[in-house]
Amino acid sequence: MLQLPDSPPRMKLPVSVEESYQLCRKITAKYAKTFYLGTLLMTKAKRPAIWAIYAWCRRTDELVDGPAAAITTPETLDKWEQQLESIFAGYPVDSFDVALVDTLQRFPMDIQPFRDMIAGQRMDLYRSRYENFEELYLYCYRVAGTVGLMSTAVMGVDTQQNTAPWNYYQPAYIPTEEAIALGIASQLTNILRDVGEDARRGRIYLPLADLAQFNYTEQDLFKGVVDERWRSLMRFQIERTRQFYSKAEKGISYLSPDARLPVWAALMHYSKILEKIERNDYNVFDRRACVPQWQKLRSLPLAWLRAQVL
Ligand SMILES: CC(C)=CCC/C(C)=C/CC/C(C)=C/CC/C(C)=C/[C@@H]1[C@@H](COP(=O)(O)OP(=O)(O)O)[C@]1(C)CC/C=C(\C)CC/C=C(\C)CCC=C(C)C
Ligand SMILES: [Mn+2]
Repeated sequence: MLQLPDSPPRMKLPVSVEESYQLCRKITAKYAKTFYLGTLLMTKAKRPAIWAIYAWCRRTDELVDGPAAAITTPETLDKWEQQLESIFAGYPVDSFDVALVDTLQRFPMDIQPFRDMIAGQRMDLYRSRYENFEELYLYCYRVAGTVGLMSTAVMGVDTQQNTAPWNYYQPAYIPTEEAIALGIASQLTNILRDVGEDARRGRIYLPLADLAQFNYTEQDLFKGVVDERWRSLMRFQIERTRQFYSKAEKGISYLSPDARLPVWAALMHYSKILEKIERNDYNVFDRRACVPQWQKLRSLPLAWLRAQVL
């Protein structure tokens, strides 16, 4: 279980920067098979930075979603936010923070997306329904779009290619919206895959207005009814999610050349979950839509090709 430390900031830290990155690597490898594979395709300089970000995001999510979630209160998140401020001031509080402080020195980034993610996790403390897509979008931006912003700071943009040579003084295009779109698409995919699991915890992330549009009720969802209403509702959600993937795809060529393959790979692997849901005839209640590792590996050559030519 990932826990918050009780110790005050500025204490003598028990780990070196290298050891701290190893802790973050282990969390990434344990919790995120898809992303870990993606990070192995990154350069040696960028890879550990993504592990440090991943570990912080995962620990933030675990506060409201992990085994100790029952004892998480708004004050727990206040404390976590103070720890974040300390990290950004250059003072790691625990062994995992050491790597993040180092990452922030190497890849300067804004604190706001980190604060926004905590705000997203706060939403999980007090809400279990979303009236419409606008409300869900805000949640998705906070818990996932923010990851796109954090990661882009590490991935870097291609200053050589993304402006014409005669536009010397034109700043490089930073694909912020596209990076956010990849986060939103991934989170919507998570939501579609985990409908059954979330329902068992009394949570519905699908917008209630969408349920109503397809004449499907909360009771149907809790009973796990898979019929034509449900299939149509899921087709609609999958189509919306694919629009976000498609927006994200358009941003990848603006990233540094060495970052394009891992991002294409992550995008293709994650979006395959949608294909799995379709193949399972939209039954997300009894079957978890997961993509085996061999299928992810098989799609790498296509990801590589896209990274070269698109
Ligand atoms: C221009 C362009 C396309 C740039 C690319 C920018 C980029 C690399 C974006 C990555 C966006 C992304 C894949 C975000 C992850 C979204 C996500 C899955 C969020 C999850 C939230 C809560 O969901 P839930 O509780 O339902 O999920 P679990 O069942 O608990 O899993 C999160 C869990 C919030 C925390 C997010 C993470 C732990 C993921 C952090 C991932 C990275 C830092 C790795 C990104 C690296 C690569 C190679 C894509
Ligand atoms: Mn979670």
